[in-house]
Amino acid sequence: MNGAGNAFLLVDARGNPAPTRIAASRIREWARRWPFDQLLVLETSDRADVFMRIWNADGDEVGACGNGTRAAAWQMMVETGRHEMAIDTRAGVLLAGRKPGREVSVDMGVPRLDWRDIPLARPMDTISLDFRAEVDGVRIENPGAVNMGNPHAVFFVRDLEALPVAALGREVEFDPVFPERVNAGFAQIHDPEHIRLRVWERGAGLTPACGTGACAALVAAHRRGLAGRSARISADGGELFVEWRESDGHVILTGPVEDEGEIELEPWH
Ligand SMILES: N[C@@H](CCC[C@H](N)C(=O)O)C(=O)O
Repeated sequence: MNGAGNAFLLVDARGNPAPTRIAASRIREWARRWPFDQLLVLETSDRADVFMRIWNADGDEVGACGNGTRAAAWQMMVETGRHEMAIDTRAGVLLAGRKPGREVSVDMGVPRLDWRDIPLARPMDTISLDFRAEVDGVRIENPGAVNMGNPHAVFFVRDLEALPVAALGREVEFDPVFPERVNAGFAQIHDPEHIRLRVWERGAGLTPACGTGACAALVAAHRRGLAGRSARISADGGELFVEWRESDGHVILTGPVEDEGEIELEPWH
């Protein structure tokens, strides 16, 4: 499946009695065979409709995936005919709703903004980090930092299309200032309600879209006074819409989902 081009291999393991364990080497091998950004495994949950475990293409398990949550919710909606779904993840139970067309919204909860929550290696103002990176003479600096169940650094740039995003993203992901590594977003503000965004995902590289990255971009832009509380986010793979709700501080992510087909996997245990 994909969510605005963000590619997923979705495995239904609800029949299995034990939590899923898959060797990182096997995940990397699957990702080479069927290129995906994240592997999503559905398991039974005793407090939601389903539990979703998430691994990046490099084999590391992670806490959150906005587009993946929307994709899993869509799959469950098609299966059950329901229009609302509760998806349990390591980042908590997330509520998803079906929208007109093939769009799904998910409530990604309240962003965490303290430097310890990102996490960062040292105390810093997360509205504008005292951090810079440089590749081939191109310098980026002072990203906003947001944790959406996973860590994000969002750089605001003047000319996104001219930026060597992959090279810079790789550099930022592994900088020791981010002890758990980081997803690096590069945002150009078109106007306070429209942001162009490219994301280098931790453990997956440059992706056509990143859901939590879109949420982080809106939150970081709003905190910087660059955007309102909601915006259209134009990613390489499609359009996402994000609202940072004033009433309860929750971030709502909406966008398209597509099925791409089914494959047969060999048993992994
Ligand atoms: N594709 C995702 C984010 C997946 C996890 C991320 N790469 C991480 O390591 O935190 C999304 O749509 O949010």
